[in-house]
Amino acid sequence: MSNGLHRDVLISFQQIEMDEFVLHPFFLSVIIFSVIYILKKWIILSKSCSKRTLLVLPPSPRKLPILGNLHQLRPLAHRLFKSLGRKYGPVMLLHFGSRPVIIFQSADGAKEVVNTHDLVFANRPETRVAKRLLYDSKDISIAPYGEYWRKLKSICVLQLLSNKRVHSFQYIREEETALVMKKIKSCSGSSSAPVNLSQLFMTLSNDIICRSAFGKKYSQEEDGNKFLSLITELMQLLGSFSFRDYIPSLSWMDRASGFDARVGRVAKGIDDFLDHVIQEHLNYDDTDSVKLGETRRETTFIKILLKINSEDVSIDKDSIKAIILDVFVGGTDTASATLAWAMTELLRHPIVLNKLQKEIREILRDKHDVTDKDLEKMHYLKAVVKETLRYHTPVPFLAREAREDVKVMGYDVAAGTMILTNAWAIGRDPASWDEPEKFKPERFLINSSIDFMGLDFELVPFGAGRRRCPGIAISMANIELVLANLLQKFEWGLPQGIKPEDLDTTENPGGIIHRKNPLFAVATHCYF
Ligand code: HEM
Repeated sequence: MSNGLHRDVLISFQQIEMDEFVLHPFFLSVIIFSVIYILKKWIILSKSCSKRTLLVLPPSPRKLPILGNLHQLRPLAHRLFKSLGRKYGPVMLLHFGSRPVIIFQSADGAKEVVNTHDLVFANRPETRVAKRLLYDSKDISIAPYGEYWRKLKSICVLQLLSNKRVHSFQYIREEETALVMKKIKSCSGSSSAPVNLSQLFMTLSNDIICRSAFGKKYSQEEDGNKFLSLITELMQLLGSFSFRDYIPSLSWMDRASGFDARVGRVAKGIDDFLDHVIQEHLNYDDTDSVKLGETRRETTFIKILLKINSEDVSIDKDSIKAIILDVFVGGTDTASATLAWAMTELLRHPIVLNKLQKEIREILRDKHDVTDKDLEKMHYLKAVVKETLRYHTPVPFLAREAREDVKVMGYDVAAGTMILTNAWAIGRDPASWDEPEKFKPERFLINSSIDFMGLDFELVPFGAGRRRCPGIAISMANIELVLANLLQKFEWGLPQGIKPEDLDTTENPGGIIHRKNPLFAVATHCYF
């Protein structure tokens, strides 16, 4: 009873208080404003939701808050994406932290990105690390599409890497290749010690690029060796994950982990070396360089760029250094990786090796030196190089960024989205290739019209469109010359106990796909 009374009293007391509270003009206006605010928010949210549901996005694996799909990424992403493609199809949406990334993995997709919508996808995804290391994006490979990039690309295509220039550097290729053949000869002979071909290819590619860019080799000098190891570190850093780019709220981790300091140290080391090389060029005139016994300096990349700099203020000293870095990053690892993969597959396929050797020896007969004219006639050699680039695409991804909203293959792509075209997976797509998992150079003899120049989208190891690689001619000249010499001058075998089918082909993760372990082979007979 008393409980019931208490309850009645309590209710009537609350009723009185509520009436007063509601009727108070201040509280009344707070409630009205709150309701209006919540309604406004709800309308905006429902509008953006309905807009989002109207967008057609590519299939996507489930993502986590903050991380997106980062937790699903593994080393050798080209292989991971290919296998994810079996579930999600040839166009896939992932999120690297807060950054949307669309992956294209078919020849049709590649055509859309690098041909149909080439202008929309003419930017590269910018990362803070690349911006810092490449002189605030003053190089060719990451500079945003526009007037400055167009100027740089035309310098590269018309002055540094034109067919004429590639031809004029023939003496460098020949001299350096001859040195490598002598080194191998000294290892063959009676001992038949295995040769570390990976190491030889790396030194050779560096020396060729060093002589073309600077006029002399730096591989034997302390400064030069330091520079080359800084270039290796720069390449690692360009392919590294930084919080600042993908999870900006955790960017302090880049500082705390020492990552930022490492980037700063590499940038400074490279800058000091390039300053020194440019100063050397400015100090010496051509007569001095002849006196010094150095390579013909009149044709170095630095000299060409310094001349342009004296006529055009927009190409400043930083632009010169950034372009030189592009040449090193683009031109050394790619060539040495391709050579190592080509020799790996030749040693794994002795029938192909013998057939290639026969072609090379029939064309050269008793000649010791291989010329560009000889190489033109070596169709099977060209097929072997093409097959190597298809099967072991050294640069697995073509990285682009959407400059504006666009619809591609029925999907909406928002401005700023990162685009990765998986050139490696396209080269192994059964929709485009017969027995794609087999190394068969003959496929390019039967269908010899397929080429890597950027018009056949099932084979895009050098990319295509405006951002296509400008180094195709120089790369082919180097790779073909070295392979022709190796097979003309030596018989090749594997170190004792290794059968061709057991030869290791494990890949090393990175922006450029190398063999994980160095390739050792034995030059059993030498013919010079
Ligand atoms: C086997 C050798 C090579 C391969 C497989 C290769 C591959 C590539 C690929 C896939 C791209 C991106 C293309 C795109 O997005 O469409 C590229 C761009 C580039 N490459 Fe190469 N490359 C090679 C050799 C070279 C050489 C020797 C140089 C210079 C000496 C070079 C300099 C560049 C530059 C400057 C770019 C940026 C072009 C731009 O953004 O406009 N590359 N390369």
